[in-house]
Amino acid sequence: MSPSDIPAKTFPVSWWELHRDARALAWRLMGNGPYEGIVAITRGGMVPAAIVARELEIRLIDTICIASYDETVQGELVVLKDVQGDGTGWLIIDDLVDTGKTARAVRERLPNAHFATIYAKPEGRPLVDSFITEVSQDTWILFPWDTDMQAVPPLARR
Ligand SMILES: O=P(O)(O)OC[C@H]1O[C@H](OP(=O)(O)OP(=O)(O)O)[C@H](O)[C@@H]1O
Ligand SMILES: O=c1[nH]c(=O)c2nc[nH]c2[nH]1
Ligand SMILES: [Mg+2]
Repeated sequence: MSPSDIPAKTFPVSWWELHRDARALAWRLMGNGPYEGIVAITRGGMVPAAIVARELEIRLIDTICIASYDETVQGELVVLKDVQGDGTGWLIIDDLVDTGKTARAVRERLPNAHFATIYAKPEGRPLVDSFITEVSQDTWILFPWDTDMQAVPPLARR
């Protein structure tokens, strides 16, 4: 991803913050369980799902494999691997909900599951049952797996 592709407003998340926020999500989800298992929405949902699974002692993990963004531009949603059942007793985990397109597609497949993300933007927020932090629609969340430490110019010169 070149720097010019990234929206001006960003919300960088460190590994430590991601871990803390995923744990906070696990706390929030404690009251709703027990869950039979977790469906992680790849790829972004996999790290949060691993952390939540550890905290809630869930060992049954499935994936629904979906791609829609090419860097920061959303295209056609492609389901590369689907899941069985209607989601009863299951927890769906993704890193974030933005426009809600991904969440809508997964909810259609698993209407009875509990849908949880760490981060939510206003457009997608009504589609999630649980989340931790809301950021504005024009903010791009920078996850630790997509970023590296580097020098940046002062805000006034960007
Ligand atoms: O609410 P939406 O507008 O649908 O966007 C949210 C989805 O976009 C990202 O996934 P992406 O398709 O980029 O794939 P990735 O998880 O492999 O990065 C993110 O992980 C969510 O799954
Ligand atoms: O890394 C990401 N940050 C975001 O804000 C976002 N929205 C959709 N997909 C996203 N991926
Ligand atoms: Mg994703």
